[in-house]
Amino acid sequence: MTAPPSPPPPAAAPSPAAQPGPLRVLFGYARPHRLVLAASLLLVLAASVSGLVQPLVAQRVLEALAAGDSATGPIAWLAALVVAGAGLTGLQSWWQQRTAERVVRQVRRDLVFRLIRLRVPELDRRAPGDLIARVTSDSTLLQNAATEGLVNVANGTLSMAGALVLMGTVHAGLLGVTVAVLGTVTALLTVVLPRIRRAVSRAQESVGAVGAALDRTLGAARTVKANGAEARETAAAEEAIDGAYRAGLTGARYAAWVRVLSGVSVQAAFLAVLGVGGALVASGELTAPALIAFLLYVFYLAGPIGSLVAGLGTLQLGLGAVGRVEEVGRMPVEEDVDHAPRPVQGPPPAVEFDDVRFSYPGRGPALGGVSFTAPAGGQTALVGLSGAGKTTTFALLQRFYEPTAGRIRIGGVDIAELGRAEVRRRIAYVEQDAPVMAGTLEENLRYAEPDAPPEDIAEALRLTRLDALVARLPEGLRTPVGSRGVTLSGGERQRLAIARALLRRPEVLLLDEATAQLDARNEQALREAVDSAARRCTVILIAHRLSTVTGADRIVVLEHGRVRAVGGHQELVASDALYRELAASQLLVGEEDGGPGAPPLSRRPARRPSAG
Ligand SMILES: Nc1ncnc2c1ncn2[C@@H]1O[C@H](COP(=O)(O)OP(=O)(O)OP(=O)(O)O)[C@@H](O)[C@H]1O
Repeated sequence: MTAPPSPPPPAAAPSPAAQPGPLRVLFGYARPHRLVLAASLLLVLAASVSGLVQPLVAQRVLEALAAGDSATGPIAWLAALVVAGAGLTGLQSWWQQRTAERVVRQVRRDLVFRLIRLRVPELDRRAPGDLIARVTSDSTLLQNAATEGLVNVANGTLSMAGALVLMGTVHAGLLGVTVAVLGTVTALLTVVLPRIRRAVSRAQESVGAVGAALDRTLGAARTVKANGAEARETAAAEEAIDGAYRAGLTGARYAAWVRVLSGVSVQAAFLAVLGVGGALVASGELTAPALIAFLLYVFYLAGPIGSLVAGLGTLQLGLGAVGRVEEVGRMPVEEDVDHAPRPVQGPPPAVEFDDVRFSYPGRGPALGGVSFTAPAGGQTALVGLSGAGKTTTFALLQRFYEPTAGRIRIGGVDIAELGRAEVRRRIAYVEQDAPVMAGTLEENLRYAEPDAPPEDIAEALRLTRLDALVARLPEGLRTPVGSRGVTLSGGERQRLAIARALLRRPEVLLLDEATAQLDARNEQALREAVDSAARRCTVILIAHRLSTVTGADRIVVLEHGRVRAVGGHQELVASDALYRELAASQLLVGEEDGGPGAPPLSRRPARRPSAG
C-alpha cells in the first residue's frame, strides 16, 4: 500500500497552555504571505497616493486659472493620476484575491488534515455538520480577514494619516477641526464593531448547527420518512436557521450603524471645515483655492475611512471565525497514523484481553475487567445482550479508544506499544453497517490495498459471491457505486466489506456480524469466506446468529461489561443460564428455521455520534 501524501500540520495550532489572542492568530495565517500582502498594500497605497496628490494638483489648476495662466500641464497630470490610480486598484484587487485564495486553501487543507485524523472520542462527541461548516464557511471569513481585512485596515490607516499630514500643511487649524470630528465618530465605532463580531460568531455557530441538524436528518433519511418525522426535523433545522437569522439581523443593524457613522463622519467634517474655513477666507487668513483643496482632502478622506471601516468589519467577521477554526487545531488527533507500517506476513496471533477496564467519557464502566483469549488462527464469537460491551472490545482492540486499565495483546505484544497505524494494519474490521466509499466497485475493494493483484481480487469476489454481481453490472468492476453510482443492497455492501477485508490479508479479522440481511445462500457463502479467512488469520466476531456461534472455536459470553462465561456451544448450553436463555429465546428458533435464516442474537441500532 502506498502511503497517502501528508500535508503539513496546521500553520497556527497553538497549545492549550498559551493561546494567543485572535488578532495574533490572524496575523499567523497572514504571515506566510506577508511579502505578497505587503506588495498588495504598496499597490493600494500607490493608488491612494495618486488620489492624495489630486487635490494638490487641482489646487494648482485652480490657481493657474485664477491667475489667467495656462493649466494644460496640471490638467494632464491630473488625468494621468486618475488613470494610474484606477490601474493600480485593479492590479491590487487581482493580486490580493489570489493571495486570499491561497490562504483559504491552506486553512482548508489544515482543517481537513486534522478533521480526518480526529480521535474517535472527539468524533463521537462532535456533530459532523458543525465540523464541516468550519471548513466551508468559517475558513472563508478567516481568509477575508487575514488578507483583505488587514490590507484595508493598513491602507485606510496609512492613507488617512498621509491625508491628515498634507491637510496640516494646508492649514493646521482646519486639521484640528477635522480630527476633532473624526475622533468623535471613531469613538462611537469602537463601541459598535465588537458587537458585530459577537453577532457574527453567534451566526456562524447557528449555521454550524443548521449543518449539524441537516447532517443528522439526511443521514437518517429513511428513518425520518418511515416515522413521518419530516415536520419535526424541519422544525429542528428551522430553529437553527432562525438563530442564524436573528444573529444576522443584529449584525446587519450594527453594520448599518457603521455605514451611517462612517458616512456622517465625512459630511460632518465637511460642514465644520466649510464653516470655520469660510470664516477664515472671509477674514483673509486663507485663500479660496486652499480652502477648496482642504475640502477636497476632506472628501478624499471618505476613501481611507471607507477602507478602514470595511477592513475593520472584515476583521471582526474573521476574528469571530478564528475561534472556531482554531478550536479544530486544539482537538486531539491521532498523530501516529501517517506512516506506512511494515507489511504483515507472520502467522495468525493470539489476541488477549487482560483485565481490561474502560469507561466512555462521563459514563459508568462499559468494560469492568474483561479477560479472555482469542486463540491464534481460531474463530472466537462474542455474544451477549445489547449493551454488554461487545462493540467496545472491538473499539479498544483497534485503539479507537484507550483502556483505562489492563492490557490488550496481539501475538503477545501490548498494542499500547504499537502505533495505531501498526495495530490497524494487522487488523481488518468489518462493521455491521459497512459504508460504501465513493468510487467504483474496484476502488472500494482496493481501498486499503491499491496494489492487490487481480487474482486476489477474483478470489475475494468468488469467496463472497460478489462475482455474480460483477458479471451483472454494465461496467463490471469499474461500475461506480454508492451515492453517485449503483446503489448496493445491505447484503451486497456487507459482502463488499468482507471482500475488502480479505484482500488485506490481515492477521486478525474483526467481524461485527453482518449476516442479518443475507439470504441463506449468501450467508453460507460468507461462512465459507470467514472459514477460509480463519485458516490464515485469527477471527473474532460479534455473533448475532446461531450458525456463527456453533461454528466458533470459542464463545465468550459478555454481560454488563464482564466476561460471564467462556466455552463451546454445547458446553455453554449445559453450563450457562444466560447463554441457554439466549439460545432458548432466539437460537432454537433459528435452528427450527434452518439455521442461516435465524434471527439475530442481539439487535442494535446504527450508532450515531452522541453530540447533537
Ligand atoms: N460512543 C459511546 N459513547 C458513550 N457510551 C457508549 C458509546 N458506545 C457505547 N456506549 C455505551 O457502552 C456500553 C457498551 O456498549 P457496546 O456498544 O459495547 O455494547 P454491545 O454489546 O456492542 O451492544 P450492541 O449489541 O447493542 O451493539 C453501553 O452501555 C453503551 O450505551
